[in-house]
Amino acid sequence: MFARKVTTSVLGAAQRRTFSASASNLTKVAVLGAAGGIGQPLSLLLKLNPRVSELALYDIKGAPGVAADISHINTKSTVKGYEAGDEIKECLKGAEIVLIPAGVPRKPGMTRDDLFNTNGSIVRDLAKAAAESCPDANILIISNPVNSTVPITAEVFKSKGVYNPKRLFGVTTLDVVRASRFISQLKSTDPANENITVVGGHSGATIVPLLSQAGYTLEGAERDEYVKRVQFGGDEVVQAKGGAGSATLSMAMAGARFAESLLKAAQGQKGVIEPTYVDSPLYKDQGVTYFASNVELGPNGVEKIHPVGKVSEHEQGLLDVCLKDLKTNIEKGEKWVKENMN
Ligand SMILES: NC(=O)c1ccc[n+]([C@@H]2O[C@H](COP(=O)([O-])OP(=O)(O)OC[C@H]3O[C@@H](n4cnc5c(N)ncnc54)[C@H](O)[C@@H]3O)[C@@H](O)[C@H]2O)c1
Ligand SMILES: O=C(O)C[C@H](O)C(=O)O
Repeated sequence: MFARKVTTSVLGAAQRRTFSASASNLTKVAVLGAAGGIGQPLSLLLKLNPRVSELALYDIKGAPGVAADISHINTKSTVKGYEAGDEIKECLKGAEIVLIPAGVPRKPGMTRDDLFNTNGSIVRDLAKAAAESCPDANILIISNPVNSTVPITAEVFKSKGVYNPKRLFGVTTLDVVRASRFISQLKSTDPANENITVVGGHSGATIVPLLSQAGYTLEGAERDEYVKRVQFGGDEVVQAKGGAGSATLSMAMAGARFAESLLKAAQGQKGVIEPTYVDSPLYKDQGVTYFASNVELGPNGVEKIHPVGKVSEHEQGLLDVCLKDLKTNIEKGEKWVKENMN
């Protein structure tokens, strides 16, 4: 048994707690785009997670080098790198979790939707490979625009007859991480104790933080600045990096947190809840077929989709705008992939 706690000092108390599993249930996790800005630190964090028994790292370039480097870390999991071509099949075979950060990041002045043409094709092709090699895996989409790349992935799985809506997740954890960090800065609280629910999608106005549900009532300019910072937190990083990409390190932490939550739930822990962008019934009557809200995770992936719950009048206004934009993003992804399936 491997019940030792990983107490790496770079991890906060909350992270340390979650990395303390025994290894009675071990899991193969694949990262596609593993040599990238997100892929590398994400793979590193997964190597530190004792719930992971096998780490499979794929990229069109550089994955074997990243794998060789990470494989020297003295945790039990095995690590292997895979290169473009047929190697992706072996990478994906037997994977229970597939994280996809493959794709291009934004530069200043771009929206996430500007990445659609390039990343849509990349995600479509990787989704095809996953649908063929590990149709029952949990697929975690990080590549932007998430609002559209998740529907693209769903359509690919449907076309192969293996779509399971309980196993497809758009990773929106970074929005929750930011919302919690930013309120802690305003209120001088410990961010580890903040857990702000964020619903909707993952771009601009589709990101809706629900401060009222955490008992906060910001007003006027302070409220508007907070909401804007959460909705456009990604732009803050894109600007600061000045053309060298977007958030990578905070995203790696967020992706590792989401994967850890899935692993805990898969290994029997009850009550594991994370906001995530999934095939959701909540606003289907308005034509919005995917939506991020709090989701209880379980051994089968999505266990229960929680409703949005009580919101303030201001939050309802944000939600109305969100739903309109989301519908457009979803329809764009679905239409494009149906016309460009091959
Ligand atoms: N969901 C979120 O919250 C969130 C947060 C940050 C970034 N992102 C998105 O994640 C994506 C990656 O960002 P990054 O900073 O890591 O970019 P990056 O350019 O540093 O890395 C991307 C990696 O993907 C690889 N790649 C490209 N095409 C591939 C393919 N067909 N198969 C396998 N690998 C391929 C590249 O070789 C590269 O190593 C971007 O689309 C970005 O917008 C999402
Ligand atoms: O902003 C971006 O383009 C990357 C990511 O979606 C983020 O929120 O940081």
